[in-house]
Amino acid sequence: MIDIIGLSFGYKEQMVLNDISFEAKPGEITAIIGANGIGKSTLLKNVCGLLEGDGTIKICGKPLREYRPSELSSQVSYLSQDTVSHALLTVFEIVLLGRIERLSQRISDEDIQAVDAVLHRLGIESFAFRYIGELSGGQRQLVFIAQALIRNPQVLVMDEPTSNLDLNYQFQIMELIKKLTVTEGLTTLITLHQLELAARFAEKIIVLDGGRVYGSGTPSEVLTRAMLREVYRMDVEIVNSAGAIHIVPICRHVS
Ligand SMILES: Nc1ncnc2c1ncn2[C@@H]1O[C@H](COP(=O)(O)OP(=O)(O)OP(=O)(O)O)[C@@H](O)[C@H]1O
Repeated sequence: MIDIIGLSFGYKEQMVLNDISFEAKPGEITAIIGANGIGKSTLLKNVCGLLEGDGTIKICGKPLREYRPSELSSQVSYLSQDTVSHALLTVFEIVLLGRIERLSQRISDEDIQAVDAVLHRLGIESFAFRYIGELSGGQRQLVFIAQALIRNPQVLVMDEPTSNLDLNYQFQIMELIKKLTVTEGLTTLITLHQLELAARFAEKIIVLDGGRVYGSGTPSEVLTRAMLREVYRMDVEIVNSAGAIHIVPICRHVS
C-alpha cells in the first residue's frame, strides 16, 4: 500500500508537485499519466525516497522517513526511466545486483537460480553473458525490469517500463507486471505514456496536470474527451470495443 498525503516538491525555485494526495492499493496497478515534464518521474522518485518533499508518504502503513535505507530497498523496487548503462557488466551480473544488498554479500546457489528464473521469465536468457552496453535500448530495458523483479518487493515503482519496447513486448511486460501484481499482492505504481496500455492494465489512473492531481479513478472514468482536450491538448474520439478503450486522435486542440 502507498499513501501519499499532501506531497509538494520543487527543484530550487521551480515548484513541480503541489499538494498531491492519492493511494495505491496492493494487488492493483496504479498508473500515473500526464504530459511530458509535468512531474511524473519526480513523483515516483519521492515515493522511492530518492527525493524528499513536504507532506507524508507511507509505504505499507509506515512513513517513508522512518524506513532505514536497506529496509526501504527490500520493500520497494524502482525501475528508473534512465536505463542507459555502459558498465562492463554482463546481463547476468546486472540482474544479480538486484538481489544483493551489500557488495561483500556471498552469492548463493539460490541467487543464481533466481537470476536464471527471471531471465527465463522475460525470455532474455540468451543475453545472460552479453555485456549490457552491447544491447539495444529495448533489450537493456528488459534487463533492468528483470533487476527490479528479482528483489521480490512489496511495492513495484516503474517509470515508463514499456517506453522502448515493441508492441509485442509492451503487452508481454504489462501482462507479466499485472500477473505479479495480482498473484503476489504487489502495490504497483507506474508511469505510462501509452494511454491504451494504462486503460487495459491499470485498475486506477491518476492524471497529473499543473502540479496537481487533475483526476483519478478507473480508466473509463478518467480517460474522457474533456481530459484529453485539457491535459494533452488533443481532440480525440474514445471508442470502447471488445472491452478495450481506444483513443483515436482527431487533431491538436489549439487555444
Ligand atoms: N534534477 C532536476 N533538476 C531541476 N529540474 C528538474 C530535475 N528533474 C526534473 N526537473 C524538472 O521538473 C519537471 C518535471 O520533470 P519530470 O521528469 O518529473 O517530468 P515527467 O512528467 O516525468 O516528464 P516525461 O513525461 O517527459 O518523462 C520538468 O520541468 C523538469 O525539467
